[in-house]
Amino acid sequence: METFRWSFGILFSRLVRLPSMGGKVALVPWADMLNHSCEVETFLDYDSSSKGVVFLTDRAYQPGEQVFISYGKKSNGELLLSYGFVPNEGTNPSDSVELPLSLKKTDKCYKEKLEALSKHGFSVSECFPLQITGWPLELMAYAYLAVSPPSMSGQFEQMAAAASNKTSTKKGIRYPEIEERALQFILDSCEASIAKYSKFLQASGSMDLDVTSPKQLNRRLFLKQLAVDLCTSEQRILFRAQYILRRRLRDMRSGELRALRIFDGLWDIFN
Ligand SMILES: C[S@@+](CC[C@H](N)C(=O)[O-])C[C@H]1O[C@@H](n2cnc3c(N)ncnc32)[C@H](O)[C@@H]1O
Repeated sequence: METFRWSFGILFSRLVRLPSMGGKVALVPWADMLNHSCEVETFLDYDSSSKGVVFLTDRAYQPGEQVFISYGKKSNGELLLSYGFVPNEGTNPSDSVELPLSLKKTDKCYKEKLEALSKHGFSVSECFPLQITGWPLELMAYAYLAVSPPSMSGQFEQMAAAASNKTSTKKGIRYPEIEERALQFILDSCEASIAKYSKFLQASGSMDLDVTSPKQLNRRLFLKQLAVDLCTSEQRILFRAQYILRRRLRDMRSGELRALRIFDGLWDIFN
C-alpha cells in the first residue's frame, strides 16, 4: 500500500497533460522540474513541428530567476490534492470553495422540487463553487428553487434546469419577487460554512498530533499547516461572499423601506 501511495503521488504530481494531443498525459523528464505559479498562464504542450514537448514563457526572465509554469486554473484544494502544496494566501485568482446548498425537509413543495431536481441529475443537496469574484448563475437558480413558494410551482422545472446548467440559453434566470429570500438562503449557507471553518481553525491550535518520533511530529505539523492554509484560503472566499450578500441584502431592504416610506407619505397626503 505504501509503495502504491508513493507511486500514485509521484505520477500525479509529475504527469503533464498535453492540450494539443487532446489532454493526453505524459511524463516529461526535466520539464517536470518546473514549479507552478498562479501568476503565469503558460503551460507545456506538444509541438508537432519540432516533435517535442515545448514551453514558451509569457515574459522575459532574468538570468538566475526561477521560471514558472501553470499547472492549470485550479483551486487551492485541487492543488493540494494533486500536488501537495497550497499557494500563498490571496495569490490564486482561480481559488474556489464548494458551498453546499440543500432543500429544506419542511418545504411544502419538497417532493415537487426534488422531482424537478432529479430530472436534471441533481439531488436534495448540491455543492456550487464560490470564487472571490462571485458565484455561478447555477447557484442562484438553485437558491430560487429552494425558496420559491407553492404559487411558483410552474417554474420549478425551469429553475432546476438552470441550476444544472441545462438551459438552452445559458443565461441567468431572475425572479425579483423572491430574490431577497434567495440571497438570504445563500447567506445562511455561507455563514453555516464559515462557522465550521472557524471551529476547525480554532481547534487546530490545540490539536493533539499523537506522534512517537520527531520525524513523525515534523510530518504531522507540516500536514496540519497545509490543512490550516487551505481552510484559511477557503474561509476567506466565504467571508467575501458573506460581505457581498450582506451588502446586497441591506441595499435591497433599505430600498424597500424607502419605497414603503414614500407610499406612507402619499397615503398621508391622500388622507
Ligand atoms: C512537477 S513537480 C515540480 C518540481 C519539483 N519542485 C521538484 O523539485 O522536483 C511538482 C511538485 O513541485 C512542488 N511545487 C510545484 N509548484 C510549487 C509551488 N508553487 N509551491 C510549492 N511547491 C510547489 C510540489 O511538491 C509538486 O508536487
